[in-house]
Amino acid sequence: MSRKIVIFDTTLRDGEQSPGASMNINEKVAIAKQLERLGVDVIEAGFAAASPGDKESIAEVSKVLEKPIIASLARAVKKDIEAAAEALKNAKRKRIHTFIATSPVHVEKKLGMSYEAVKEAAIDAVKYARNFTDDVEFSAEDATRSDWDYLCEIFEGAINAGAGTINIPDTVGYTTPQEYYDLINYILNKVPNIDKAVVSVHCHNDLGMAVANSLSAVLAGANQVECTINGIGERAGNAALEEIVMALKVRADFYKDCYTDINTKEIYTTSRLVSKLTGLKVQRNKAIVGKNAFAHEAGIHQDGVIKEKSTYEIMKPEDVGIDTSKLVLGKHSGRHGLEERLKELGYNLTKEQIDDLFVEFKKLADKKKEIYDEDLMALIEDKFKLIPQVYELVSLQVVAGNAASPTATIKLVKNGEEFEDAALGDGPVDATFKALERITYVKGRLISYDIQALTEGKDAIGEVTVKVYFPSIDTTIIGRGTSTDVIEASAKAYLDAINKALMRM
Ligand SMILES: CC(=O)SCCNC(=O)CCNC(=O)[C@H](O)C(C)(C)COP(=O)(O)OP(=O)(O)OC[C@H]1O[C@@H](n2cnc3c(N)ncnc32)[C@H](O)[C@@H]1OP(=O)(O)O
Ligand SMILES: CC(C)C(=O)C(=O)O
Ligand SMILES: [Mg+2]
Repeated sequence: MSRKIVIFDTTLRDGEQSPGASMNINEKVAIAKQLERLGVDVIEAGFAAASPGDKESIAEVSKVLEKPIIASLARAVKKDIEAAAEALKNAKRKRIHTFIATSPVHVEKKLGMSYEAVKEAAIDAVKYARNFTDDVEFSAEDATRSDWDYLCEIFEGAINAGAGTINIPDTVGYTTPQEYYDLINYILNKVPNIDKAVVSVHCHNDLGMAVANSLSAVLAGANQVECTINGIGERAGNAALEEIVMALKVRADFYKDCYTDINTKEIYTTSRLVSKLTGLKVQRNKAIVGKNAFAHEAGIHQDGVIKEKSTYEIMKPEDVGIDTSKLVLGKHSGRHGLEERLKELGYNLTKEQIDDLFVEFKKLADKKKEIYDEDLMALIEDKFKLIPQVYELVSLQVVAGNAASPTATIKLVKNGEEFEDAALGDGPVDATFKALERITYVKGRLISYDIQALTEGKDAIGEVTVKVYFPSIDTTIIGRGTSTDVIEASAKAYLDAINKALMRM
């Protein structure tokens, strides 16, 4: 029978506890809006008592979001609960999430309280929070290092006091999938009023098992998973939302038809936004959202994917919002991969030519990490003497500003002859592209434009990458250009694409 798993996103609270990841109000609101589009059920927007800024962020998120439940964390103390209630005042649906630690080391060494006093504080906190909302969650911090019978006692008390969700955190990423499964099972069987609460799990990644532990808990019967985008969070991070959601989707057969309400096509956009606003880069080989997650370099894999994608892809990149998988050419690639890329670039070489080119390609691949389209084109020019008739940029003059119509005047040279023209545009970059098209008589449609700083500082070198569709050859071509001036880098990139297109006309 299918079972809905509630996705509780804590990117804005536990995720923000990653050193260096603090976000301001605008950044938190932008992420919260994207989380709403993603379809998460609960957004833990912060810890209201932590700072006036955090409280304000929770209040703002509460004001602007319609669908998800907005939660604030609070210690089991009145002033934290009051701060949470105040911050959540305008939320359409609000949850106060109160917690206290239950493990021996936390109770005895950190809190310096008796076990009875901790239990009493938990029950009092839940009761007090219920004065402000019907939706109260209670967490037993460091549950996985706590005595199981004591945990059951405290959860029973918290549920009787009015907690609708009880959370069993693996605060320090200590548990294992089997042990966590057994613990959840134990709680489900031993807590007499457990049917009155949603059982939630919250895992950290100190031993790299946060996702495995969360999924194991789902198998045991947990109905809410707490997680973060890109797995960011305290120390080694939290369970990654995208991995949990896609594991449940791709392996619904194994996870007993559990499902989430996540719109998985929004996963990649959300991942990029969180990475950009927190400054925490996503590692290339990160599951689901890493740059290499849908890239294939090995020849045998490329051959398989060209023949049938499911040979090496267990999910479609489009399902997580990534355009398409990518064949990266490098030293492990084979003839099939090379041939496929040549076709994409518009070359129709004979089998003998490809065999010839393959020898040079492997020699170059031994020296370079990745073979780009430009490298391939240079190899082809060299090998088959396809010398392109290219235009070179001589000068570029742009008039822009809020009081002028953007105009670009460009001079190019080809085979020693100079050509000059000017064009108006919607902006300086657009005017530049139009002027280039006027001079070369090549018309393209810009598909994407990307700019990256290659060096640091005010005089950083910028690299512009454009993807341009040329209707006359029905081909999309990538162009690149670098300069310390972004308009000049843009002009060089567009001209690079035009030159490549001309070679195929
Ligand atoms: C596992 C987790 O992720 S828990 C959440 C962790 N997140 C954060 O801590 C971020 C926000 N925190 C903060 O901004 C601050 O810690 C504050 C504002 C909450 C408290 O600051 P301070 O009052 O200066 O206390 P400080 O942080 O130094 O110490 C924590 C105090 O809370 C107590 N405490 C810790 N957890 C709890 C709890 N759940 N319930 C009640 N008291 C608690 C500690 O025993 C300690 O008490 P003490 O001052 O009597 O020794
Ligand atoms: C406050 C709780 C839920 C927490 O973040 C943890 O225990 O890791
Ligand atoms: Mg945590």
